[in-house]
Parts: sequence; structure tokens; C-alpha cells
Amino acid sequence: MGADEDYDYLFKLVLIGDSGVGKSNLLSRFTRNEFSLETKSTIGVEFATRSVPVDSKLVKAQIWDTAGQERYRAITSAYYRGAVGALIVYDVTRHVTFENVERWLKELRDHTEAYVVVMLVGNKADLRHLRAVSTEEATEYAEKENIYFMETSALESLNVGNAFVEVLTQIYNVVSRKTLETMDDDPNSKALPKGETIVIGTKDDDVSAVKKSGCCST
Ligand SMILES: Nc1nc2c(ncn2[C@@H]2O[C@H](COP(=O)(O)OP(=O)(O)OP(=O)(O)O)[C@@H](O)[C@H]2O)c(=O)[nH]1
Repeated sequence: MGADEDYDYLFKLVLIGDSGVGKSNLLSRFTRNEFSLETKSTIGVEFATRSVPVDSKLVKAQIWDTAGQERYRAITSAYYRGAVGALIVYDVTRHVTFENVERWLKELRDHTEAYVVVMLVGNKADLRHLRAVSTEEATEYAEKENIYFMETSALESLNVGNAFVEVLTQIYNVVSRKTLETMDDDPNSKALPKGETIVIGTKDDDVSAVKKSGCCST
């Protein structure tokens, strides 16, 4: 399972959040089961993929990672183009990284469609004695913003798979709901745009949600 050609859906996800919160390590933990203690900022954009089963379909996640630091960041609009899911990461030991989530969420919403699935991720949950952001504070914020929330540790492999798989499952739910329901015309609708084949994005490398074989039979 997981051979590149085998998937039913391909979803583009983006990782965003301040520098040093653990985005690259969440990515390497999920896609390669690797973790590194090195502090090495991402330069430009990296991406990695992993396929997981969701509701008897194989969903391939194409996960993009860029530096949190402004000067290393790739061109924003290209980074976000076609993304159908996002993990906004903060470090539970640095409150300022949680305060900046608001900015990241705004940037994300400015560059993606309304149906983008967003997961707030409080990483480094293993550093219990250094915690500066409580679970309650983050839960409250996530509820207010109507986004999902999980605490993770890339170091201890805590909840990392769960966070990515939850985002993929929620995107899948939106996509498969689209195949079953007639859409209403509410511009604020969370559902996907009308159309038979689900393809979001334009160029090959930006295509984010593709149902490869045929359409819409469930
Ligand atoms: N204790 C602990 N350290 C972590 C965890 N995740 C990442 N780190 C450490 O935090 C530092 C930064 O991690 P990165 O994954 O490079 O962070 P980033 O968000 O990709 O950083 P930029 O590329 O600069 O945006 C590294 O030293 C990691 O080893 C975690 O869950 N627990």
C-alpha cells in the first residue's frame, strides 16, 4: 500500500507557524518516522508525501513546509495555492508563537478557499515543565475560530499521525459530501465548488485534490 500511483485522492496540506515550533519535525515524523534535535531553519520550500487509508479509500497527502521566518519564506501565494488543509503550529513552551497564530490564520484565509480544513497544533507537548500555553486557552481559541485543535510531540511521536489523519479525514468528508449533495449557492458555504470532477488547483504541482479515477460514485 502507498505506492505513488495507488491513491484515490491527493490533498495538498501546508504547514505554517513561527520559526522553530517544529513544523519540519512534524513533517519528517509523519512521512519518514524521523526526528532531529538539530535547529536548522527550513530554507525555501520542502514537501513530502504519505498515503493513508481513509474510509476504505487511499488518500495521499502532499505536505508543504516552509520557514516560519520571514526572510526565508517562499512566495506566499504559490505556497498556499491549491491547499485544502493546513496545520498551524505553535510551541506550547513559547506563548508568543501562540499569539502569532492569529496572523498565520489570517494569512491562510486570505490565500485559500473557505472550505480549507484548519488544525491548530500545539507542539512540544513533551516539555511539560516548560509549558506556557494551557490546553484550555488553545481549546477556547480553536472553538472561537471554528478550527480543529490537537497537542502533539514530534519528539515523542505523540498525536502526530492523529493530527494529519484528522485533517485528511475532514477534507475527505467535505469532498465525499460534495459527491452526495447538491450544493447550495451560499458563498460562505464550507462545501467544495460545484463540478463533477474534484480538482482544485491549476498546474500539476499545485493540484491539491484530485480524484483520480472517474468521479463521484460512492
Ligand atoms: N522537545 C521537543 N522539541 C522539538 C519538537 N519538535 C521540534 N523540536 C525541536 O525544535 C527545534 C525546531 O524544530 P523545526 O522542526 O526545525 O522547526 P520549524 O518550525 O520547522 O522551524 P523553521 O524551519 O525555522 O520555521 C529543533 O531543535 C527540534 O529538535 C518536539 O515535539 N519536542
